Amino acid sequence: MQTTERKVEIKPINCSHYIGGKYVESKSGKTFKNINPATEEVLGVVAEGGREDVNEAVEVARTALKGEWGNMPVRKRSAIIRKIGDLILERKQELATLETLDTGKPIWLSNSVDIERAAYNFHFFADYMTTVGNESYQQDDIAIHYSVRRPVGVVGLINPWNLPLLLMTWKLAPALAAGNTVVMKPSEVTPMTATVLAQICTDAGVPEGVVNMVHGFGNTGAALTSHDDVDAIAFTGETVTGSAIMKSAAPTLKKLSFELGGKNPNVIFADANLDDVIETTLKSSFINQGEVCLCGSRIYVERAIYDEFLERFVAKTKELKVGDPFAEDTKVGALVSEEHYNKVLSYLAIAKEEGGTFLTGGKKADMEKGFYVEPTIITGLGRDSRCVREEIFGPVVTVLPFDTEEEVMEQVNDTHYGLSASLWTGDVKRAARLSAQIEAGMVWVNTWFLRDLRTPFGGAKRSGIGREGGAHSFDFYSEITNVTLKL
Ligand SMILES: NC(=O)C1=CN([C@@H]2O[C@H](COP(=O)(O)OP(=O)(O)OC[C@H]3O[C@@H](n4cnc5c(N)ncnc54)[C@H](O)[C@@H]3O)[C@@H](O)[C@H]2O)C=CC1
Ligand SMILES: O=C(O)/C=C/C=C(\O)C(=O)O
Repeated sequence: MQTTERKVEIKPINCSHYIGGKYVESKSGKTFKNINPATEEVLGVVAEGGREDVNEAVEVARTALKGEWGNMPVRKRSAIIRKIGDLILERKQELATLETLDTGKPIWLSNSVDIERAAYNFHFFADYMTTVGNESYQQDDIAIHYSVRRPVGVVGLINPWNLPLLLMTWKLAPALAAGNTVVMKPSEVTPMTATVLAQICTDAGVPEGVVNMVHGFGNTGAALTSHDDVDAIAFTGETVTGSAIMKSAAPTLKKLSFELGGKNPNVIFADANLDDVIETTLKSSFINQGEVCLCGSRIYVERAIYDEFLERFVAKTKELKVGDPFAEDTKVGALVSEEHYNKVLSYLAIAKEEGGTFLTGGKKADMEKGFYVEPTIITGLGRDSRCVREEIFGPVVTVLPFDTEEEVMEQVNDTHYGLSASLWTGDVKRAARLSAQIEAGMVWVNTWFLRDLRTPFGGAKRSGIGREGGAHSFDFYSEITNVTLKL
């Protein structure tokens, strides 16, 4: 039995709302507890926002919209946005520690991915916004048509718990770059880094009232999505929540951007470089405890290399150390919450009932406290198994063999999801042919999660609406007016 002994000083924080440049408590006085998933200890309390807190935040954001932010010269606004990124890097260790305490993810991952990328989101959009142009058409000698951009207005940013600061900043940076004011609603499970981020924005020079935040559960988010004076909602999270948000936003016809769930295929052909396949598949299966919407949880392997793949993949998976997220050699930390842990364990029970074979894991990890699940590889399940079809969002993958391109492509697209896919092959013609057939927003060939923030990011089918990244983000957070100038 391993213990969860701490190796760093814990400095968790209580989380208040942030409205008009100040931390404030809920009008109702209500709070809830924030639990460390690695130890089950209470980290602190979080203000529980209600409709009245959301109303105040929206009102403040609306007032700030009339202030200097949206009308600021682009270079000045860009410098402030760049400064937010700089301050995130200055406070990297603190933010990484808070992120790991909240999520249970390994500290090296918080440092190297979550916080680095959060800073880069601001640096990227600070640069990008200075290059944005508008459409223009000359119509003979009759007219010139050109477009101008305005901010959309007050935007609600609602986020999940898996990459808390990375995903919040992925929305906040372009929203600010385009001149909007915002109300953020972080996940109730991971409130700490967003709480610090709000103050960082003010410290960087963002005027009061431009960045606001209300903590709370789904009903707090719903108060934002149904609010008459919120112009747009950018949401990342579960597909069913996206559907609920669409309903609640319908009466006020808000602009919506959705990045939703996935059950992403990882298709491995016999002509692929197997060393690369194993190294990357280990990550696409188990990084962040499998709690990344892009994880390749359905693995399809061409029969000629099926046994060799499994032998090597299983051996490498068994080497992954599960344990204290603050230990530098930990590869798989704790799942984010007891609720999510129980959900993942329930899928392991389903796999057993469905006749699956566990080649690794299949159970909770041997830890004294905390919500740890062993990295799990399951074979022997049919294509209709719930574990093959439903998003588990944990360190659990299924592996199935295939014989032909046609057969595997039919299975790849046999899902309501369409977020991402990975293809592994040495045949570039096959890569191009199949990539075009896959019903997903993103296809990685001989790689996974290789990001360039200029590219369109998002899902097809029930995995999303719209795309984020570069021009796509900028267009979402801008209202475009076409001007026709008669000559
Ligand atoms: N594809 C993705 O990017 C992600 C998918 N997930 C999936 O979601 C599952 C649960 O994770 P959660 O964070 O609980 O996702 P969720 O979709 O329930 O919650 C995401 C955010 O939406 C808020 N919310 C919940 N109900 C709402 C409503 N009716 N109106 C407005 N806001 C609402 C939550 O408070 C949270 O801030 C995971 O097990 C996983 O399957 C979770 C994280 C990321
Ligand atoms: O790289 C990004 O912008 C986002 C990555 C991951 C997610 O969106 C997710 O897991 O939710």
